[in-house]
Amino acid sequence: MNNYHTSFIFEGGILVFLVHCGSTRVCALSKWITAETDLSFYGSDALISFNLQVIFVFVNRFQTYFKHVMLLLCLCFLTDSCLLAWAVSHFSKRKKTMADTVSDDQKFCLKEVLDAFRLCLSENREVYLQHYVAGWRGLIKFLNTLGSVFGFISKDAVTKIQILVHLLNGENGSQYVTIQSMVKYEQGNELVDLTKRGNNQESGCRTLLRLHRALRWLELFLDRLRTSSEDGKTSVMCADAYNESLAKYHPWVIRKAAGMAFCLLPGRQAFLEIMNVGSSEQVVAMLGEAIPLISEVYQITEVLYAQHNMLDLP
Ligand SMILES: CCCCCCCC/C=C\CCCCCCCC(=O)N[C@@H](COP(=O)(O)O)[C@H](O)/C=C/CCCCCCCCCCCCC
Repeated sequence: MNNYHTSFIFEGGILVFLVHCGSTRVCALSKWITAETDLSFYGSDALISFNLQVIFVFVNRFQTYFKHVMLLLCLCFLTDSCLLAWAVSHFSKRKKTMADTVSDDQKFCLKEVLDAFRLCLSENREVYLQHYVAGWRGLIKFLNTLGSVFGFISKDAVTKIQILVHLLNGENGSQYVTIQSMVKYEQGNELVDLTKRGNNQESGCRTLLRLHRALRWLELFLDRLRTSSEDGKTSVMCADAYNESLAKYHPWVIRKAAGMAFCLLPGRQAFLEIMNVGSSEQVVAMLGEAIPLISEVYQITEVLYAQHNMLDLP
């Protein structure tokens, strides 16, 4: 039993006592009024006088029941309140536990993203798919901290990541170690729809291309964020980066929805705080490390896709 419950029992006791006293007084008053007074002094308003008389006579007549009904109502109210109090404390505790688990597990950390993109690059400039996916997973954690307005974006990114993870863990997983090996394998085995959507809508190449385009947005956005002044507007930076990159691949309705979501982005300071790095200067310094890595991964993929005529996969 915690303070919450103790206080409810105490307040409940007082309430029952007050209702008991109150109803006893009402009973006594109604007895006196019905016995001693003529309610016609309420003047010409016969309806009021009549109604009051009916009420007092009723209370007087059924005073024992009246007290019981009042106490019963009071007990119902108390039971409801206790249930509500229990539910609130129980679910808030559960919510807290879940939030804690989420925060341990799902807390965004820029360093994690930086490490993932660093690990992406092999010595001979190939891109490891496993770390590419890990980088995106980290970024989605950030998106998830921004609230449900960004849910449709996060959902699409998660779906794409799941497709890639499925391929990575599938029976041909060894063909998906790097983006280069994936392109070679899928093209060589006609697993990519090159001109129009067909049987391979969930090919690794097509799926990765969507994330690859988004990576360009990320690079542009982070660069704006890094170089902006303290009062820079994240919504404007995000929209400008989007219009310069991803927007041309999206239909009108997605562009509008994305534009509206951008307006709800937190301010620059709050944005930097979510990165869990430290002071603004430290975040800016880490962004300075992350952006060239992201840019390199982007450039390598861009060149590879261009060489295989895959920049416009349907
Ligand atoms: C260092 C951290 C700071 C920045 C953190 C940013 C976190 C961003 C995390 C994820 C970005 C979302 C990536 C979205 C991938 C979109 C892929 C795509 O273009 N999908 C479209 C086409 O797919 P198919 O139909 O051909 O399969 C799909 O139609 C799109 C649907 C959703 C809308 C996507 C809007 C993208 C807006 C750009 C990201 C805004 C994030 C703002 C948060 C700062």
